[in-house]
Amino acid sequence: MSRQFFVGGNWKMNGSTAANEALIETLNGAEVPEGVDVVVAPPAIYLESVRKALSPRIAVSAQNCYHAQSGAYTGELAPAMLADLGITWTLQGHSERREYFHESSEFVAKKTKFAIEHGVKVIACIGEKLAEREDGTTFDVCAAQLAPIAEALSAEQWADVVIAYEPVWAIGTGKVATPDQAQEVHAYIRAWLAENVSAEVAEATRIIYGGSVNGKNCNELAGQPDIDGFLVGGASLKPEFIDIISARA
Ligand SMILES: O=C(CO)COP(=O)(O)O
Repeated sequence: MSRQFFVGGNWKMNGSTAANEALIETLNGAEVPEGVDVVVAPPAIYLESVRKALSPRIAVSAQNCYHAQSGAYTGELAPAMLADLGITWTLQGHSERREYFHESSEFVAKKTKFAIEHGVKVIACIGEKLAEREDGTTFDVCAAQLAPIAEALSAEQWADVVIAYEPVWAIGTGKVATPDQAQEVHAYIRAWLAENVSAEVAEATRIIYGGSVNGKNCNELAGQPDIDGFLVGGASLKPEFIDIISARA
């Protein structure tokens, strides 16, 4: 079974009306190769304007949303609000949210399930810190982050999940994981899914890599058998994002 290549651009807390317009012009002028899913995740305040201006060939993602339909949750967004605006994806569990906003893996799993149940697909982010890699606990950390998600979701709901493996030491550092390092963890995650969810889900689920991906290193990474795409930070704000979209072409 071949998994459709998936490239996400996480804009994080970057952008302005003018900067977004320039980036959207670049994206709209680019050719998105057939058989590639492209998704961009602007800050919440720009979701609607980006969705309106961007080619329908590119999907738009939130960077986070909460596990309630509506109500007294100041500062939060409901998945139904995203769906209402044509925002079809959300990130969950990005390492910056785990670190700065103390999101636990259980909370991430709860929000992941709720988003899927309300029509929003999820890019679920996992990955180890430098000290954890150095301690040799990378696999354990990834498994512990995945376990609550696997507990929460039905087999069918995995069709609406992409897993982003983003080693924290590679994010924004320019220290990209080598293709072998990334492949090793992606293969582990797939084997973990086979053992803890099902062989079918393991085979079908896209596992994308994030952490200092750029126009130069993307091709070799994309050639690895278990790397099904990328979640791009810094380079998603630049024209080289177009090169990354075509890494498999
Ligand atoms: O965190 C990331 C994407 O979610 C990766 O960020 P960089 O590509 O800037 O390293």
